[in-house]
Amino acid sequence: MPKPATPKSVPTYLTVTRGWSARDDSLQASPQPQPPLGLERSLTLVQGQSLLRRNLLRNLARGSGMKGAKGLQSKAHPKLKEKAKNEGHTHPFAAKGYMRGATVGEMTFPLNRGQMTLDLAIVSSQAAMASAALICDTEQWKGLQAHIGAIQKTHLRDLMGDADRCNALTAEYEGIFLDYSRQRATGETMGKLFKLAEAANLKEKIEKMFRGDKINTTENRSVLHVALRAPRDAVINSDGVNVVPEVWGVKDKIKQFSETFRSGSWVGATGKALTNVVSVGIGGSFLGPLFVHTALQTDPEAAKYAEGRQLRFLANVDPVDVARSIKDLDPETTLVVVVSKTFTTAETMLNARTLKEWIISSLGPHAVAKHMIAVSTNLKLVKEFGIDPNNAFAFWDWVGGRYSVCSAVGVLPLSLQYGFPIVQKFLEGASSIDDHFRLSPFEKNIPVLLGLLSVWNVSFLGYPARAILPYSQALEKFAPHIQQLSMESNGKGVFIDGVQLPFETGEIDFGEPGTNGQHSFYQLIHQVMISTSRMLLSRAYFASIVALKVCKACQCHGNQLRAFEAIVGILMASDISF
Ligand SMILES: O=P(O)(O)OC[C@H]1O[C@H](O)[C@H](O)[C@@H](O)[C@@H]1O
Repeated sequence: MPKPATPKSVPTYLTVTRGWSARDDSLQASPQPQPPLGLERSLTLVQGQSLLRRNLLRNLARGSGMKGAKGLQSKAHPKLKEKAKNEGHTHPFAAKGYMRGATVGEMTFPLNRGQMTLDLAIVSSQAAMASAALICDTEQWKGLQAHIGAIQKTHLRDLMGDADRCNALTAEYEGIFLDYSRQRATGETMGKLFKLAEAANLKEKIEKMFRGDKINTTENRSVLHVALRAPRDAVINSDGVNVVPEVWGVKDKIKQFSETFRSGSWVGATGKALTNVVSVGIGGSFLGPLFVHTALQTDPEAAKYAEGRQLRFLANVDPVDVARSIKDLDPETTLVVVVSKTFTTAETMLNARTLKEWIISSLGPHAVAKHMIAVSTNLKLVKEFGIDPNNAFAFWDWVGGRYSVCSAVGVLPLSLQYGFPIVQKFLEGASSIDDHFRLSPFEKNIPVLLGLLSVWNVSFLGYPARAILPYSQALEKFAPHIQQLSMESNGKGVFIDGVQLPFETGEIDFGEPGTNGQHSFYQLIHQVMISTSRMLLSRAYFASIVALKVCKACQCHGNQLRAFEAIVGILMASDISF
């Protein structure tokens, strides 16, 4: 589990959002929220109530008919008080994590006649002021909000009846075809989403990532998984140093090691060549490599290179998983790869110790050097564990765990199984998508389009879930991989500075190969759709389906896709978006 974000901001600016307005020395109820009184600049709260009072009074004194400081009362809401108390603050307004716009208290002022009571709301926070404003405050966001009604009124059948629209809502890159015509979106929606991307400076942010800027501000790190698959002559800097030669240094080492291993020159403690690999890791040190391995297993070329070999994964500490991972394997012919970015993850270290014991009890302590190798950014701990540092393969803290499949995390075990050249093809494919993502206009940029549609579905239409339904069995482990990748990345409740976000940021990803899903949870999608109101359905159950249309030409997938299209037809009748 990622560590919870620590809210570091305290509300430092309050404004008056609504209340009573004083006119002609008499008090009138104001039906509408009143415009802020311009207090933000001087209401530099929250160090103490006296400061709050002083500043407030100075500003309100401007012709509002106030009697003066006497009698001013400010009152925090009880919930806020309780929260602040639990957090150990003496001042209620120092409670953390309050949403912008949230009412946190009220102030009462004596006027010449009567009094004026005003609601106080947080309009900003220290950290938010220092960084960017929230995207939901932009005109572009509001434009999309205003557009929801029109889309909800339009039946998906009508959207699908518009041939021009359907043709327009597609994109293609190197054989990957994205058809998003079944989304509840029109050209107008997409136009608004592109404007939102502009408002979010998406283009600039993508550039910053590729440039090696430290966009991971919480850890002050670059985010450079793209460097892992960049061509040898690329230049990508982190801290002013080109990281590409270092990346290729590790890849060359993997290539050499895997050739020695696969040729039988690397022998175990009893002199036998090793043919079995157990990769021990969890989270990003497991799911990506498992996904790619499952996909390559039945690829004819890759399968040929894997003949007579086994690659298994061990993630769970459940003894059943341990037993399965080594069932029918002989330690004599087995290599254990311990994969952990930190080399401290409890589950991985426990499993690594268990398999170390398995090797030692059968072959003796000296066997560890020949039967255990490691992938980590923490080579010190690798050594302390007892693995020869020469047999450790490095990666870097600028690779997020969930993006690490293209580092030694994936490249090493996959190269041991399939040979480095096969894995290099996978890396080239990933690099090609990087170019597409960096250089294509957003209108034709598949990752950007999928991201924007996700924002539209989750943050605007309120669909909480996304089904991932590959119709190719080879992509069986795609959904679990994306579950981590997407939900660990986007499942955030707070802004980068710890301020709570007033909108949903990520969907629940789930999925299975589509054909199997049809005989399982599609049932709910279909039945619930018929028996419940559209609103309940759209809110609670279903967001969108990503169908990976691979192997289009082959007969069996053709049949599967026809079945999928039929289901789409049924669902469309009830106005579900895909
Ligand atoms: O590779 P490790 O350091 O062992 O970490 C394994 C996993 O640990 C945590 O769950 C993180 O949230 C994941 O992102 C990471 O992939």
